[in-house]
Amino acid sequence: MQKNDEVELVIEDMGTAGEGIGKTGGMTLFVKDALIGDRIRAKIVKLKKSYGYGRLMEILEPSPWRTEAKCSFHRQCGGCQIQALDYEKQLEFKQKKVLSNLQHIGGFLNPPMESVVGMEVPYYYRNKAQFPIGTDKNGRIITGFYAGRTHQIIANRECALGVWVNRKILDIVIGVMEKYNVTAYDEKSGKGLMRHVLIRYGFATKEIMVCLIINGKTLPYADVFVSELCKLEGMTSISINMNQKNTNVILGSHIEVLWGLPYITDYIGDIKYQISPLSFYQVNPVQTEKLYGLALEYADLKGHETVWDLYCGIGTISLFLAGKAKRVFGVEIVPQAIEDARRNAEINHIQNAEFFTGKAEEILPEFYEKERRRGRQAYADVIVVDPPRKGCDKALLDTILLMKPERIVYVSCDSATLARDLKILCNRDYELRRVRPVDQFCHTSHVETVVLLSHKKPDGHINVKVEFGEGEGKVPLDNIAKRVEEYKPKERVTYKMIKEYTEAKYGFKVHTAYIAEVKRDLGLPMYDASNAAEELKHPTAEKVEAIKDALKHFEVI
Ligand SMILES: C[S@@+](CC[C@H](N)C(=O)[O-])C[C@H]1O[C@@H](n2cnc3c(N)ncnc32)[C@H](O)[C@@H]1O
Repeated sequence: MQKNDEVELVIEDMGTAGEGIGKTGGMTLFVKDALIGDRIRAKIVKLKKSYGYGRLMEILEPSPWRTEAKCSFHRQCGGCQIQALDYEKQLEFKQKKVLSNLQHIGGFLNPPMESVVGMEVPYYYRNKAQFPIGTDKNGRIITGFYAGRTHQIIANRECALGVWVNRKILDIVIGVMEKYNVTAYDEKSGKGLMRHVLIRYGFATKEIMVCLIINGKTLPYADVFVSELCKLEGMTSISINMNQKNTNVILGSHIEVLWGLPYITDYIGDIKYQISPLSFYQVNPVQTEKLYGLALEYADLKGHETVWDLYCGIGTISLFLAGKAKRVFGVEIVPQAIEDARRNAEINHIQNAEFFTGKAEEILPEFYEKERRRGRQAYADVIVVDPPRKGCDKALLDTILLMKPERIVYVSCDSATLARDLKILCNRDYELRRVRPVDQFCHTSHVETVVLLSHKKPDGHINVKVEFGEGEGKVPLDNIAKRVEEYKPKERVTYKMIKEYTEAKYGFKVHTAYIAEVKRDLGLPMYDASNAAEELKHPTAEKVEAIKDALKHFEVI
């Protein structure tokens, strides 16, 4: 077999990017746009030792799961890789993709998978779109989406995943550009003005945001753009974003509001969010509510918990959880998103959420270290992480392991990096409890996953009867004291650390004398309060349990 040969094959599987996989002449072939169950003719475009890549030339016999795609550009456009696949089969593909990554990358033989959460109407769900502006070979202004893995614009203003208002906005913007000779940006020469049109739409509020990304500092005929766009009902925010760099990054850092508010408002559940052009906000609000609902369920909050929400964006998950927790700390790298998060807490009258700007992998270890230097243990009952595709930084995972939260809720948009990170956590002190994929990105090969990890507890207990004292068959009391000494934790756990732990977790302080009494009852040495137990009477059962919990937490017992 050689390059450019044409071969016939049956597609038996699908790869992680949604490409069809089949076998021909002992060789595995990956073919874009071929679906599982198709019998096809493909041209070999690249050949390696045991596998190759083919181009789909003809569908000889369509797969029973092949359907009529809504969008006629779905094959050229880089957006939807599997739109022609029956939706139920798409869900099956995503379920398998997560399972396979957990097994092969994470090393989990039989992960506790729950069935993928699909969408009832898997179209027109995206609340955000970024349309590149360019010209066709005749110099006409066009917009649409980039063809897969290129920057060639496929002209199309009707996307089956986007909202109805996109088309109207694009018609207005291009209409004004044509009328007033506002130029389109040309990536090759770096000349021309209009680069992208960013649109956001609030599903619950019907508010519209338009941000025009320009290769310059000012937008000529800005008043005309504004007056035309304002004719659309729901228009709330019109701005420009300056990006004069020759880069693939769409947005520059500077935004200027031309009209209206610098944000739009939307709801997820009962929580209201203000979203600015630069902030990350989940693109599928219908599925996001289900996703956050699962995160909340997995977090299993009773009201006394301290929660860290790392990679918090505009505080969406933090605020969703705040009502059920004692307090929530959010960390996010984009300063504007943190401004939004603080404002979002304010407009929802949420007072128990605090937000920090910076890298999660720096903020959390710094916090841990600061607490340690003060002789305190950084504390969390639940840690939620929702990182970008590259997953969590190792320094962050190490700190989480040191903090030992009872539960970790991992929300992931890339199950490969998720599996890698879970392996690190589960090779140490955590156990994989629940895994549920959520289809946030219908018709694409991507899938979101929510995972629950819990801190490992002993599997069970056995009761052993031991008699203490002197004589045959009895365990001398001296031995216990010696063994307690042997098992003394490396880092000395102070009374202060135990008090802070109980205060953070249970909301009450415990007297030094109580800690000493519990320690004495457990046969533990009382390093710095050996007389304390004499001073006070007996702690309540609640306090005894809280102290024992703290001692377990610090691995004293
Ligand atoms: C997948 S989003 C999740 C946002 C939020 N949890 C939500 O559901 O809307 C990932 C977020 O992580 C932020 N981010 C990326 N790298 C980061 C880092 N090293 N430290 C903290 N935040 C980071 C991004 O700006 C983005 O807001």
